[in-house]
Amino acid sequence: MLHLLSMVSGPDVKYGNQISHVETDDQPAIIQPGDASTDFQLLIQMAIQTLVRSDTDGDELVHSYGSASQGLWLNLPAAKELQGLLDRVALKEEEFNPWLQWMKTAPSPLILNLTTYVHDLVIQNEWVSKEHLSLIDTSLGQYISRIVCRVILLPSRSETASFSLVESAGAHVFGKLLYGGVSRYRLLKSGRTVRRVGESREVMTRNNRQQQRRHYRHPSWVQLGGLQRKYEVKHFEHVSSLFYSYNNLIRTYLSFWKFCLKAIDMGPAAILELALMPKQWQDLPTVFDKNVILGGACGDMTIAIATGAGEGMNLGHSSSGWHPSMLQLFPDTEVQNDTEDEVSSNGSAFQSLEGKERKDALVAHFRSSVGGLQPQIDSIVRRVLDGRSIYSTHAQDDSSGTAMSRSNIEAKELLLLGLQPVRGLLLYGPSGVGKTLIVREIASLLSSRPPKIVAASELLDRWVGGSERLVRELFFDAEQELMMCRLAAVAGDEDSAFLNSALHVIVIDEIDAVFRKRAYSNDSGSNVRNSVVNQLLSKLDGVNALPNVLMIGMTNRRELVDPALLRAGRLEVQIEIPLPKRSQRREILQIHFGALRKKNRLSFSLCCAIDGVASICDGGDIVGGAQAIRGRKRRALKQALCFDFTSTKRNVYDLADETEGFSGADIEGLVRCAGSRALSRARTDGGGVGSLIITLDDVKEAIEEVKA
Ligand SMILES: Nc1ncnc2c1ncn2[C@@H]1O[C@H](COP(=O)(O)OP(=O)(O)OP(=O)(O)O)[C@@H](O)[C@H]1O
Repeated sequence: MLHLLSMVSGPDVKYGNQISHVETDDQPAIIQPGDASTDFQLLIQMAIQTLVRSDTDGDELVHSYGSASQGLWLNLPAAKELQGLLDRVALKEEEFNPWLQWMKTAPSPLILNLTTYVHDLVIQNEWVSKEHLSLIDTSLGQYISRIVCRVILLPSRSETASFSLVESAGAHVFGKLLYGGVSRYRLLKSGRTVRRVGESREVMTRNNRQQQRRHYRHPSWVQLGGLQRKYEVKHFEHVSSLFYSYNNLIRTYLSFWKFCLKAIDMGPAAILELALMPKQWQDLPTVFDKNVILGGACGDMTIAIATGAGEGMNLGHSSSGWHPSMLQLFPDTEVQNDTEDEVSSNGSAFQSLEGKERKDALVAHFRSSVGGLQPQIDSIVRRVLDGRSIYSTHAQDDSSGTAMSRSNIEAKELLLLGLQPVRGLLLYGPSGVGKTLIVREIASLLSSRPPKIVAASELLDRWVGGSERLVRELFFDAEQELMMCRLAAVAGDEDSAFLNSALHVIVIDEIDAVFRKRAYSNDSGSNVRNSVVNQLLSKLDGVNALPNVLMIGMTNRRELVDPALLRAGRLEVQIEIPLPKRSQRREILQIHFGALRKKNRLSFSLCCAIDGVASICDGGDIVGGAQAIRGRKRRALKQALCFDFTSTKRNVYDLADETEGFSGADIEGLVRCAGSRALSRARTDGGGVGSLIITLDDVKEAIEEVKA
């Protein structure tokens, strides 16, 4: 439960009679660093300026693109300047230390509402001119209620669960991580289900070399209002990649899913939020929940403390204990150098490559994790990846999708020729052959937003219109980002604006379950399926088609999929992924045994069996590490030259032969099974993990076990 230490009436009441005191004639000028006495004031000045500029040229945008509720009212160049300033905001660590001490012991989150302080600042400094107010026909009280500022402090293992952060639709919430790390997301409610959308992990970079400069190494972000926002200091990581392969099973048994994940605590964390509301924001829709902290509604410097957190602990801090002077701005140049460092370290290796070089690099990257499938990889690279923009990961930090640092010559050239990249891909083939693996590789190669992978059956909702809505929600983030990019585009260049949007990969597994051939019967089940197919078709190829989306369908039964979905312009590229043949199995074996081989954990005869070459030290299980590999090659060559090749071949125990009929997933399972046998032997022998060596016999037994 939330306990508010102090609450006063809304800003309108408080500032209503002060309007007459504001007699400034000028609108706020472009702000120079020297104008504001503190760094925090400079930030607020910039926020006011963004509002003023949005009011003067934002209306045009609203008029031409829709309503303010869609968040289109903000002047983007001004917003970018504000964001640039926020990027430079950091905590003065020495002043923050007492709070940090408290956060390390306190179990509950704390919200410091700086809104009233900000409003006072604006009034005292007369940053909004009378002319501007009369121009947009509003009072000062109403005007300043459009700025909300708060600091959210999250101790370890906490989240903003006991209170919900909601701003009205159309609000732009600028966020900046000041300390620690958080997962942030918004909640989209549809019926009884609540989905997390726009999830992103923000973690402060801790660069030992520049320890003292770490606080401004993290870029700010922007979120749109209308939905609840949440922050958690924990995020989940898969315990083992094994579980990726059983996606569907995991989705069915949610509790099992949670069991497979381990929570990583990134706290304590501190976040600064600065929200800008559109005009008449009070009239715009907001999704309310209990214990809502609504931007602008709590007018005073409010401290909200979850019960039991601060009250009994005598923090030694009143509302004045936290002061905005704790925030400082770092010089522009330092940030720029820093950001460049970050881009080059996070940036995609393929971004700078072109033509054949890029194609070869993409194929090589694929082949390092996907075994066999050479023809399939070639056609994916040629038909799906060629001409797609590749972004640096840094650019994705801008959740509004307006970061302009990305461009791709190849994608632009393609557009000039009137060609657009493929929007849909269908991968079909038996289970466990690597379809999901390929999808993940595609998404990571293009540095797309995290792919949304859903099983088609999840898109069926029992309520009328529910399934169609679920399909629309899949495309929601892509639509928003495209909209922002179109707004930011130079006039007349809106068609190519999608090049500035990150790619959204949407994956529908077992697509045949829902998007199957449409029936012309009247039963309700087929009616729902028909309209879901139509909904999807309209997103892929209709009037509202989204060019920043790559949709990938996966199925074991291609013949069942609706032909309308398979025609050109939709899931246009269809690639069969069959069970691996002998040579392909060898590649997969080499990939999955690769890590263990590098660590010298495979016996020599096993290495020979993996590569399909004869072992000349019969039965001698020497560890086959890097040295053994070199020796193996030399010996194999010697054998080929000096011995009768056919008789040598007879002795070869070739794992690729022995695993006939195995899929990639089976081979991965085989490695795990052999590993577990070796581990239990090592434990029984008393040597533990340190003495673990997987022998050929382990693998032979594991093959029998997997086949059984
Ligand atoms: N060609 C391959 N190269 C390397 N590993 C592979 C290959 N094929 C499958 N695997 C391994 O098998 C695991 C499971 O594969 P994946 O989930 O991609 O199969 P799938 O075709 O999507 O199966 P399903 O249709 O049942 O979802 C992968 O995580 C990977 O480790």
